[in-house]
Amino acid sequence: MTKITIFGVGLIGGSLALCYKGKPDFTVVGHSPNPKSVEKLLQREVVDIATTSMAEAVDGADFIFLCVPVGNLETYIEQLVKLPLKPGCIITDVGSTKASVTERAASLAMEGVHFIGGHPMAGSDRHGVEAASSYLFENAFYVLTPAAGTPQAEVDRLAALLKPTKAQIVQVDAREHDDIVGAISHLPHIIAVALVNQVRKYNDANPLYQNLAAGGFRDITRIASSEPTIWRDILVNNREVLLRLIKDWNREVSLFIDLLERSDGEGIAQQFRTAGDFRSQLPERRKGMITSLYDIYVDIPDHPGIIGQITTTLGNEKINLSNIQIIESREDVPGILRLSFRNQEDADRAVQVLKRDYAVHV
Ligand SMILES: NC(=O)c1ccc[n+]([C@@H]2O[C@H](COP(=O)([O-])OP(=O)(O)OC[C@H]3O[C@@H](n4cnc5c(N)ncnc54)[C@H](O)[C@@H]3O)[C@@H](O)[C@H]2O)c1
Ligand SMILES: O=C(O)C(=O)C[C@]1(C(=O)O)C=C[C@@H](O)C=C1
Repeated sequence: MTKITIFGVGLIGGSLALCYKGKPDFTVVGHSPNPKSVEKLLQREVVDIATTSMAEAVDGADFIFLCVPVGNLETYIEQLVKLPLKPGCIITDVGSTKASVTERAASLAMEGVHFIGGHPMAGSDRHGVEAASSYLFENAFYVLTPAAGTPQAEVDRLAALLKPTKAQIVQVDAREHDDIVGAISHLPHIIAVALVNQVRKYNDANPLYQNLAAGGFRDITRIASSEPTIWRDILVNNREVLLRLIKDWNREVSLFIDLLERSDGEGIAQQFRTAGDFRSQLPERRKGMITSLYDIYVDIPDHPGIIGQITTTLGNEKINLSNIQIIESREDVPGILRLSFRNQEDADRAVQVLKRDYAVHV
């Protein structure tokens, strides 16, 4: 029996737990300092055992996953190494930055125990165990950042354990990871938030901005809805890389200022061509990831029971709904409901059924 202990059973920790829960050879233990969260984990059957005691959680654990915010990772490692851990235990984390945690762990004396940093490159703008899914990591890259000196056999042991996530394991140096992920994940979050806040200020003076915001704005700003404290920790932790990246970003913006000042249409088109060429080489959106749910949008009139009617209609047609979210509901405009499905077929069928009674957008 392999015992897996997870600290911080939220979106990522909960999704990991669900990859192992119910499989015959695994026991999954969840830890939270909050007794109410412990109760919730047991009620939702995300873990086999849940406890508020760190010592109890790690007792006999073969693998320990730290899935708490980046700002708490180092404190957890410092507390863990003071506890009696099973010889051969591997401690790993899922934090979105890797240099500081990997270096802190390497500086601590760990007898018979190894720390190997980890980062699944899959996630969502949602958070909490409610948003967890065993499909989250399917086909995504999962980065491991072993420190120099970590035996490859231990890295292989962790990679083998991660098989049920169906993720693709890659090994990257921790600092290189932070440079790359800074550019492809952290900087985009900053840009999305800054853009939304820019438009929000215009909207304060004229609410038509919000009403006209359509596909383009939604596509580039989804991640602006991510959990603020999780992102506070990530950005502060990777600030040196980000300050450099934002300077480069300013150069890209200046390029556009220059092209526009000179009305250089061909220069602008060329920027789109080079960007489009590079973007077309990105890996396909991977099915199975939460972010690859198939979304449709439904305008809903503001009257009681409407959401129940919609879910009942879908249920009667045996269409499986994965997630439902009210994006906007105000007295003077119809609300918008986002319905998410696991596959294109369900999304298409939902459009057919719902468009009889509602305005549906894809
Ligand atoms: N959200 C993503 O897209 C994503 C993707 C990959 C990795 N990560 C990383 O995963 C980790 C968890 O993020 P998440 O998205 O699952 O967030 P989450 O908010 O869904 O889960 C965080 C969990 O940690 C617990 N927690 C919060 N503060 C705590 C504290 N001070 N002490 C102990 N527990 C605490 C919460 O109760 C929750 O169970 C972060 O380190 C994040 O950088 C996030
Ligand atoms: O899809 C999203 O919402 C994400 O933000 C996922 C995302 C990313 O930027 O790609 C965010 C943080 C992670 O550390 C890894 C993945």
